[in-house]
Amino acid sequence: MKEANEPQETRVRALEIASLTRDFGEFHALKNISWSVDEGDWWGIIGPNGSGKSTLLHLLSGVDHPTSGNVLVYGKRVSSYGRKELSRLVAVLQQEGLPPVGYTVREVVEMGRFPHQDWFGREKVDKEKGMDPGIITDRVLERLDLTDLSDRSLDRLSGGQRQRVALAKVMVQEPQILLLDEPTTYLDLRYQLEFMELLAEWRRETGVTIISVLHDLNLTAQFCDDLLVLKDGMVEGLGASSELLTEERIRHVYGVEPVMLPHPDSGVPQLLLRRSARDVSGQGERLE
Ligand SMILES: Nc1ncnc2c1ncn2[C@@H]1O[C@H](COP(=O)(O)OP(=O)(O)OP(=O)(O)O)[C@@H](O)[C@H]1O
Repeated sequence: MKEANEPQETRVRALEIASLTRDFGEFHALKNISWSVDEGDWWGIIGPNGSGKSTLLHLLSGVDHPTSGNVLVYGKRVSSYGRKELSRLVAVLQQEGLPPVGYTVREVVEMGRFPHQDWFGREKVDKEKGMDPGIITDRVLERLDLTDLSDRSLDRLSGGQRQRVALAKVMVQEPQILLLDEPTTYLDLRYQLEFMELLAEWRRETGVTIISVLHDLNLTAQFCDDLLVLKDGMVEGLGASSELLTEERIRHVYGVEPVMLPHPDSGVPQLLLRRSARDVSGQGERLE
């Protein structure tokens, strides 16, 4: 994981893209994006609807291919990895992590070990960690408070519980890089925070690299060290979240009137929105 005083040369480059573009017919969804991510970093990708965030994640995970430019994962083109090999390095967690199918929680979480298994579904015990794969699953289930639900079918869980199962599945996958596409959208406030704290804890313990697309800029500011800001498929800002989240940039990128205030605990920028001048009294258009 990144330490504040760590010299630059000891850092390993987890992801690198240069002059990346993605066209859909005549439409340029991503234009000339260059960016690099060091191992252990936590980056947020932010930007308005349609700015290219999901398109970029699809290119990073190798499920889609750029029109021009390259995506390098640990120095190798993403397209040159075999499917299992890439799954051992990169995991993706979507907005709706899992469909409500009839598997049990344990079965779904165990599917996360697939990239580590051979043709027959067998897995070697990791000599270095001395850890049995079954134990990894048990630990993750316990850690995410899912042990009591482990025999419950997925279609009998709430949206928040299902999202925790999705996280458990990617945790047992033990990836080096985790890509998250709006994973907290359907979670209530408490679960949003809990979900982000779990990620932060996982990162502290393993040094996993995280790239998350989030619409909630306040959560983003609290958890992501760095930001890639997209607008109309172009990079509008790249660097430390505390420096990038300014009133001017939010106004320019999102077309809203923001007020940025420092968080009372950490000082990181937090966002309030101004209503339009007409309604500034807070009364709106009252129906008498
Ligand atoms: N398969 C496709 N074919 C054509 N256009 C596409 C395709 N996929 C995405 N686009 C377009 O590319 C642009 C970027 O889409 P993308 O889904 O990456 O945006 P986003 O920033 O993730 O948006 P949101 O915040 O709404 O999820 C949009 O204008 C979208 O309509």
